[in-house]
Amino acid sequence: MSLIEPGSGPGSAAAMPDAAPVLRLVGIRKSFEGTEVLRGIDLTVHRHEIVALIGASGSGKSTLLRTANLLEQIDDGQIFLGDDDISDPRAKADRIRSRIGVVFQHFNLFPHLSVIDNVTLASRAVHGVSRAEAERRGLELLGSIGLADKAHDFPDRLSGGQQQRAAIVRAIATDPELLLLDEITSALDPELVGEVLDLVRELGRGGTTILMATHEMAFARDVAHRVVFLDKGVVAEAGPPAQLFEHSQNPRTREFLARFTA
Ligand SMILES: Nc1ncnc2c1ncn2[C@@H]1O[C@H](COP(=O)(O)OP(=O)(O)OP(=O)(O)O)[C@@H](O)[C@H]1O
Repeated sequence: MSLIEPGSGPGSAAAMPDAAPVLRLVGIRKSFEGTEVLRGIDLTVHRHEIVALIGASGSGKSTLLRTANLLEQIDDGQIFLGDDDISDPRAKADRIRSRIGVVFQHFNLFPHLSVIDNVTLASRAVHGVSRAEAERRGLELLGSIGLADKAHDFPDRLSGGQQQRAAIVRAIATDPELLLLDEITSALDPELVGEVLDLVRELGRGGTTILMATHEMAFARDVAHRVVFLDKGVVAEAGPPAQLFEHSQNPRTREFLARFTA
């Protein structure tokens, strides 16, 4: 089975010009202790698009993802999820977060819950799906990534790669409009990175809309429809992977990529 309904699949942003914006960040500014780490970010993620956020450590990638999920309050700007201005102070953060799936660097499975309880928790607790229906869907999803036999284990019985894949399945179990992935392979042993990235690739093929911060340049190049290079809190360049990786006219991009791939 496919993990999610088939969508338009891979293709450049230019190949899907009519795709509706799912996430729109407009003029986002954010400071910590007087230091501005996001300095007027404009970024749109369209339906079925995979956007890779790249940039040096400290450039603001995680902070940007956290603002999109309302885990950080912005100082200025607007954030739209679909047509809704979710940066409006009257927006209900819990309700908005239930529309966005998130996976972080470190495995976020609750250690005291079985894998299937982790995967079904949000469906049951937030979306009011019955336990039977949530488990049916959860087992189907776990089966699709070869983890059905681990459903009733606790997370510490799984490898790091299996835990991270289960965390991804948990994030999509409620069919979110957007999936945010924050350096999801950074804490993994190198031999486990591939299986997690393969799952992201498959989700993208199925049409999941994804904004991911990553240091995996080869993956960004191969899988993202669009790559956004963040430099000291500013979008220095954004475009199809070939533009950034092969034809960038921006010296900052070229310098970053040369350092990264050296
Ligand atoms: N809660 C916080 N309080 C103070 N400073 C913070 C906080 N969160 C982030 N920062 C600072 O904001 C800047 C951007 O951090 P951020 O984690 O967004 O960068 P990043 O690009 O994701 O880095 P990395 O690739 O290392 O994960 C850094 O200088 C960081 O120290």
